[in-house]
Amino acid sequence: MGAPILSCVSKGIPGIFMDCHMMVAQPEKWVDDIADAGGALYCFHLEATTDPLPLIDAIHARKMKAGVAISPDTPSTAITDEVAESADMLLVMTVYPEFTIRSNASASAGRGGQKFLERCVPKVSELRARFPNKDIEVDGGVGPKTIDVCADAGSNVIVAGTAIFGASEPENVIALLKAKVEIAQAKIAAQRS
Ligand SMILES: O=C(CO)[C@@H](O)[C@H](O)COP(=O)(O)O
Repeated sequence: MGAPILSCVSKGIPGIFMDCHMMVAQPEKWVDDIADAGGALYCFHLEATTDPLPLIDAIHARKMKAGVAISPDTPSTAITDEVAESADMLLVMTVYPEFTIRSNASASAGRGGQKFLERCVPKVSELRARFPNKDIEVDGGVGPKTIDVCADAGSNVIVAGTAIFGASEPENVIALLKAKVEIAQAKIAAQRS
């Protein structure tokens, strides 16, 4: 989904918060297009840039929030304190970005439905311990069966594709995911105080 689609969405739903996860090489190139199209948060992959701090500044200069994503094989320590403190959100991918293996063994890019990688969850706990007040997002294979570990690890922003769009009652799934996060966040806050 590119900037033209985002423009249509922002015109159709004024004020919508569009969290734009940019699974692209050279994320520096698209900041202006996404800002012009109404993007509210521009999340880039740490692996895709050599210079995250100026990129975060460029995103902020266009009045968007900045997110920093890490792929399954990138450790949480790759996000330095300086980068995390400049960013508004950290995204721990719990699937490999841009690649889906379907049940019939064919593969296609940029779609949901991959298996949740539980081995990525400790990275959420590590980041939550380092950054108690930062938004920490998880993306990939998250749904009713996998939300507990994500929420308990400290994730407070949830991306769910298949779990919602494949549900007969999507609103119930959304409500469940939100409730789990709220309960876990309250528990984490109580443990801190
Ligand atoms: O784009 C990606 C991965 O390439 C993710 O955002 C997934 O699309 C999330 O979908 P589900 O795993 O929840 O179905």
